[in-house]
Amino acid sequence: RVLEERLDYYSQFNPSPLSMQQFTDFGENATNSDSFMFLRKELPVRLANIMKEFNLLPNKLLHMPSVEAVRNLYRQSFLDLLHFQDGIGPVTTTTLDKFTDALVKIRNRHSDVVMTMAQGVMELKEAHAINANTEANIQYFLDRFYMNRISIRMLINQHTILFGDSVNHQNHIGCIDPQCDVVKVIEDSYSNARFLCDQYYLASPELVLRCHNGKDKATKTIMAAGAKADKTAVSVVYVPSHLYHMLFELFKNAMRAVVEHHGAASDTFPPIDVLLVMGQEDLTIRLSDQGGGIPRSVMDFLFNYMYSTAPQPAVSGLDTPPLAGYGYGLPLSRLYARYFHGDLQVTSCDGYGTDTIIYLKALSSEANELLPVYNKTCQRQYSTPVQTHDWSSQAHSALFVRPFSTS
Ligand SMILES: N#Cc1c[nH]c2ncccc12
Repeated sequence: RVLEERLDYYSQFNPSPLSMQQFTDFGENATNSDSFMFLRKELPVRLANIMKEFNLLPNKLLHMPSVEAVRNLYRQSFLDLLHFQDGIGPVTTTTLDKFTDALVKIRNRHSDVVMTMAQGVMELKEAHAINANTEANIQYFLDRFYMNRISIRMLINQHTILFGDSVNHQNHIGCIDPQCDVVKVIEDSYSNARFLCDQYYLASPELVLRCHNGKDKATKTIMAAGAKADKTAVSVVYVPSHLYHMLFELFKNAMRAVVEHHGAASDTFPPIDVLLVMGQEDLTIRLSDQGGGIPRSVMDFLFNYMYSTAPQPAVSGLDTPPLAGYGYGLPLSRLYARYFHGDLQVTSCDGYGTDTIIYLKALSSEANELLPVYNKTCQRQYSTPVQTHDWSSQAHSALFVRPFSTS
């Protein structure tokens, strides 16, 4: 069939990662036609790479209704883009307008894919017992699938904002702010998470925001409880909506932990302490809470799609704590951080509190897209069984009963 033959053709190409520099240069100098000529090849390449990887998934996941539904969305969008491939004749303004409309249609078609894939994982958990290999393959695939999706939506957003009817923020380049005010995004995400926390718990912890500039080696308290100190401008070339998504998730989790650990009736809570450091290589944002911490035995589950897919109540109302997303908040936030070669890490002291750290590239020249590639290495990943243990110990489990002690 045409689709399979075109999939084989486009999946032979590796996706072309763009640097932040290329995004901004392109945004300032490229024409609608330049963007069209790049995207009409790059978008089918990125779609085909992940569509071929779907075929490597365990059959039992592949044939879950929600996963089938997502695969059909991808097939439809891939076919939509084939109408614009090379050889369709002269590129007129009508062609360009139709292409932009097609991108908007594709973006809307895929708006619920994160939730639908989560439902597919839930369907699988309810239908089958999952072994370690399947779990590892699902974790590997979903990280790559969601990263691929983040990258495609980034390309579509750039094109529709620059050349379509989408609103363009003043001096933004597409969805990139060349002078993203990190303090402002921290304050906005904190206040919105706090609003939800107050709504549900009628209480919320304060924010203490300190800023350390690696150059002048000075640490300034930007905002203690209520007081507004001077704002130390820490800016970076970044996508504000990505940074906001990460911080909003981390603030929600930290607030929930603090309020539940100290009891919503408590009249004071230890503040969430945020340290912002502009280093030579990394721009670091560390959130420190005294929310009771996370035991090591639970840490690995924080980023695990299988274990963070809990059956969600059909309608989110008062009974559903608003701070709990559909469970994919942390793994997706880490993908946003990694997308431009940053990272998101969680360390904790069980019984005391948790530090969550966002690392961004301080230099835009180092902030390049990180993209999954469909190749032999990735294919081997699906066929290689998970590492068998080469250390031995007694089984640890909550049911583990301490041997009868005479002491
Ligand atoms: N993300 C995040 C968290 C930040 N603080 C936390 N405390 C308990 C459980 C998770 C978290």
